[in-house]
Amino acid sequence: MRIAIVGAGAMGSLFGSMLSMVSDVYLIDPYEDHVNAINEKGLIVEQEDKTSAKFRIFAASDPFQVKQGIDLAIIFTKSYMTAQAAKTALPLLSEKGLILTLQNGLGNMELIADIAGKQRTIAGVTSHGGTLAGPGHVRHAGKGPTYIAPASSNTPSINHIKDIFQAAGIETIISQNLDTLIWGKLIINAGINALAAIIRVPNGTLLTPESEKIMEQAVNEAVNIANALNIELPYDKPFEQVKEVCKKTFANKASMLQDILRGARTEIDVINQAIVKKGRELGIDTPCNAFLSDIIKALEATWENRI
Ligand SMILES: NC(=O)C1=CN([C@@H]2O[C@H](COP(=O)(O)OP(=O)(O)OC[C@H]3O[C@@H](n4cnc5c(N)ncnc54)[C@H](OP(=O)(O)O)[C@@H]3O)[C@@H](O)[C@H]2O)C=CC1
Ligand SMILES: CC(C)(CO)C(=O)C(=O)O
Repeated sequence: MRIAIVGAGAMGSLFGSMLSMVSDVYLIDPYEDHVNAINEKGLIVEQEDKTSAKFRIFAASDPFQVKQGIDLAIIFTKSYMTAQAAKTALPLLSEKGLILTLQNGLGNMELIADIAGKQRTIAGVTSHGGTLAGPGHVRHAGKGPTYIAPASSNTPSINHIKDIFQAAGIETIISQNLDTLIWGKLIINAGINALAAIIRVPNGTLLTPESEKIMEQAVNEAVNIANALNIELPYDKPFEQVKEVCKKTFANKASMLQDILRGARTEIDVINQAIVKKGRELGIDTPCNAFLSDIIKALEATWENRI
């Protein structure tokens, strides 16, 4: 199988490295230092136990360097670049090629389906975590299952994708319920990401009574919206699940914290702010998510003057 990863930062590089053991992988990313380091020295992947391995993978900042006939394009940009990434991926696909998103937040699948068609779109969520340590160097910050689901009943079978992922060591489960997957992860991110970025602590340090009070309110508001939309969540006790993820990813810096620390735009619009937007449409109050979103926006706007 020929796989293109569009957006080869932390997660794209990580998935690219694992899939390169069983497929032909092409990484596409505008970060030239990263692309050059991968091509010249190989991609270094460091595991949680500090062991590391080097992967020889082709990387390109110009998508035209990748030959057409791609069977699977995986979008791993941040959500605000999803549409552009899908436009990059589409002309590279083979006749039966598919596009998969494993990004966080609401709306990625819809943006891709608008460009590539619902029948060519797959979406899902992953419990793997990654951090870009520097050009050509990624840290694997957590492992867990990956769930994928076709965007439409007309999407061809995705069993072969599951098989390739499994062969690459990526535990993969096919689901038929996209909303359950996306909202299940959204609620975790709504509880953890913004607060971790504001108080600047790794996920495990959020487990104090003071932080838990805020996380619980953000989570309860998001659950109210999911309930109003009749979305079945993949767990019975959402806040307990959020605390469980904090424990499992104890030392991990949430992706929004990583963004704030390097002065990059965050995904707040598709996480807490998306909950606020849905709340407005449904007439449900979401004051905690609104406040978290406003603080993140203020942090984004003031990065250059941070003391
Ligand atoms: N990190 C994590 O642990 C997890 C992240 N996720 C989700 O995965 C997605 C990716 O996250 P992450 O890997 O952390 O993000 P990164 O910022 O590390 O990587 C995204 C990469 O995409 C590149 N990019 C931007 N625009 C384009 C484009 N048009 N075409 C190709 N590449 C582009 C960026 O380059 P540049 O920086 O130069 O713009 C960057 O290198 C997000 O939705 C995130 O929420 C999900 C689970 C865990
Ligand atoms: C699950 C969690 C919170 C792990 O850090 C994540 O998805 C993220 O950082 O975006």
